[in-house]
Amino acid sequence: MTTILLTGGGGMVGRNIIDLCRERGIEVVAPRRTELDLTDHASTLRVLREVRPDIVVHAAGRVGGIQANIREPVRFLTENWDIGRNIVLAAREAGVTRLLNLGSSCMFPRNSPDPLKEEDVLSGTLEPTNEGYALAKCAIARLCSYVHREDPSLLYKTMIPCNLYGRHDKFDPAVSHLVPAVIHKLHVAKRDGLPEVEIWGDGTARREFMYSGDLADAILFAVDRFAEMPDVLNVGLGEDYSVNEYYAVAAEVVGYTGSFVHDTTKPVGMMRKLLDVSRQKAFGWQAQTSLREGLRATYDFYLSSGAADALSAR
Ligand SMILES: NC(=O)C1=CN([C@@H]2O[C@H](COP(=O)(O)OP(=O)(O)OC[C@H]3O[C@@H](n4cnc5c(N)ncnc54)[C@H](OP(=O)(O)O)[C@@H]3O)[C@@H](O)[C@H]2O)C=CC1
Ligand SMILES: C[C@H]1O[C@H](OP(=O)(O)OP(=O)(O)OC[C@H]2O[C@@H](n3cnc4c(=O)[nH]c(N)nc43)[C@H](O)[C@@H]2O)[C@@H](O)[C@@H](O)C1=O
Repeated sequence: MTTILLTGGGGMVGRNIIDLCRERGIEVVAPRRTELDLTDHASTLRVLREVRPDIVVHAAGRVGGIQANIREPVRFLTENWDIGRNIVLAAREAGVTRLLNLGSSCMFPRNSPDPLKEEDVLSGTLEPTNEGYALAKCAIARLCSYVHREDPSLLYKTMIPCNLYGRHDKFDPAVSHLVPAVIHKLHVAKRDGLPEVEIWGDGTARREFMYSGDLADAILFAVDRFAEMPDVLNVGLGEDYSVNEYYAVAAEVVGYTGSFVHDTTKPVGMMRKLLDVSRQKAFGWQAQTSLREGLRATYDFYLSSGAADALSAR
């Protein structure tokens, strides 16, 4: 039985991985921050030596939408570097031979008109709105590659997901990404009978949002055939939609029938960041959840999990 040590088990990706492991009877050890603060190297090393996992899946991080990244670049750079450095170096010191690190599509240069290939990382200027976060992501991905280069028996690899949404997402407008933000805004507008909802920017920016339950499946797919996984692997849908389209489909799912107004003073970030998924197809994996199915499941979670009530109570 493969023992997985999962970081970030309290987060959206982590909780989706834990849900899937539970469904499939896979053992996963997922210490929360209160049990293991990954900014503490000694504690991280101690836990890794105790658990002796067959593989580490690193899904912990300081994560947030464009507004959070603009607000706190120092935190996004330093916390993601600190925890990534600690888990990678402690895993090597503890003799862990396999580590799957999660990058992000923010790692790529801004404003590329073409789908982004894994080798494009560090080939151009980063997007200013999330540069701190992207620098940390690039550095940890390279650290994994260097560990493997110095000792080829250590399979330390990076999966680069596109934008994500889904069950266990963050719906607080202060930190949320596009999709959870749209669900919350449309739900409130429908509940309160608001005639219009604000879209940040002119709505023409494009994004590739994949359902987090699919990423969890991709991660377990990779764990099962880890030696075959490329050292760096984009994971995405291979298609993107405009911000306006996300609002339109979400309005149908939520049942909001009002109109939209564009606030072009709001930040828009990259105009596009579509991933090239050629390696993913060759590796033999693809996402299964359509946008509408994913939005429905996410809205159901927003309603049933108490997220809607908690935000309304503020
Ligand atoms: N969300 C997205 O759109 C995308 C995310 N990713 C990547 O996927 C990964 C997971 O993202 P996501 O699930 O959305 O993030 P969340 O913010 O939902 O979860 C992050 C998790 O990291 C944990 N964490 C943060 N700091 C520490 C620390 N010092 N010690 C221990 N644990 C810590 C938190 O623990 P706790 O809850 O216990 O406080 C939390 O569970 C990240 O690497 C992110 O960069 C990549 C592409 C897109
Ligand atoms: C996931 C990845 O990518 C993240 O960057 P991002 O993709 O720019 O993040 P975002 O989802 O917050 O915005 C997507 C687009 O959507 C538009 N937009 C419209 N209306 C709302 C809105 O109401 N809220 C938000 N947040 N965006 C809105 C917004 O203007 C932008 O054009 C990093 O933060 C980082 O987390 C990272 O790793």
